[in-house]
Amino acid sequence: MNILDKIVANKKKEVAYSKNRTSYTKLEESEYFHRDVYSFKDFLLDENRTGIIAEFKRKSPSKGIINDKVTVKEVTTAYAAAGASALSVLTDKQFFMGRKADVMRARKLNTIPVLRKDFMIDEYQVIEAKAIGADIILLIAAILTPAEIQTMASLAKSLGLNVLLEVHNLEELERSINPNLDAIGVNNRNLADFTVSVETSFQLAKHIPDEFLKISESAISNTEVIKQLKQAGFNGFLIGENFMKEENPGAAIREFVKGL
Ligand SMILES: O=C(O)c1ccccc1NCC(=O)[C@H](O)[C@H](O)COP(=O)(O)O
Repeated sequence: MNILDKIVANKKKEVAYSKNRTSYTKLEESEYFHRDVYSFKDFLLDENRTGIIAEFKRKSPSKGIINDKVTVKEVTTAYAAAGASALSVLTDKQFFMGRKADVMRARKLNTIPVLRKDFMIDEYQVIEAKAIGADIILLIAAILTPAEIQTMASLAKSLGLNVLLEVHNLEELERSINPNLDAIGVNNRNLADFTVSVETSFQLAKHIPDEFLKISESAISNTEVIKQLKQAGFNGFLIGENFMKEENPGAAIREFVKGL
């Protein structure tokens, strides 16, 4: 079983547990459920911001513990103050040490879009994302059928949420693309063997239709590559480990953006 299979197997159990614990009605009663959602596009294309989607990531399957000493408050508010266009907050507990409460905290403290970064396999999680204060959901082509992507994206749009589709290759892109998506993210990390190559983004850029925001995800560690990705047409840059591996991720992003 590869890591994605393990994550999905665990996620099925986690979602079943959540459904038993918190009903759809309860989710819809959340203080965040009936709110205006921030537009991913507006923030990503705002020239006063950096295009960086800055991630709060304590742990990962590829690196183990990255940083479990910092708080959502200190990191996400520093990311936003440094010009991040959006925040990405992991909610997977088992493999990333994330919590749904992290998204709620990030939402409460910040006024830029928040991506709920998780492995979405069930419509329940889409409704839950809205209820915990997320503005953007992630749909990963490698773990979903085109029909599942269509259904979850259309549910998300009906709730006013922004949808980011993640692909790793042309085949995933071509089979998964649909009009309910806002953004296409190219993940530079091969989730089966953890190898990383930003070349994946450069190769796929020209295949992503212009009506979608283009995001490059993972393994971005310097501003030169961001300049090249911008030239290739990318609007957004999802960065986690490069900031989180530092004792002070807020200082790391402040230093990083000076090079843009
Ligand atoms: O990061 C991992 O090891 C990982 C393993 C298996 C599935 C997903 C994984 N990461 C999720 C992500 O997409 C990244 O957290 C995100 O793109 C940021 O990447 P990075 O800047 O390299 O931390």
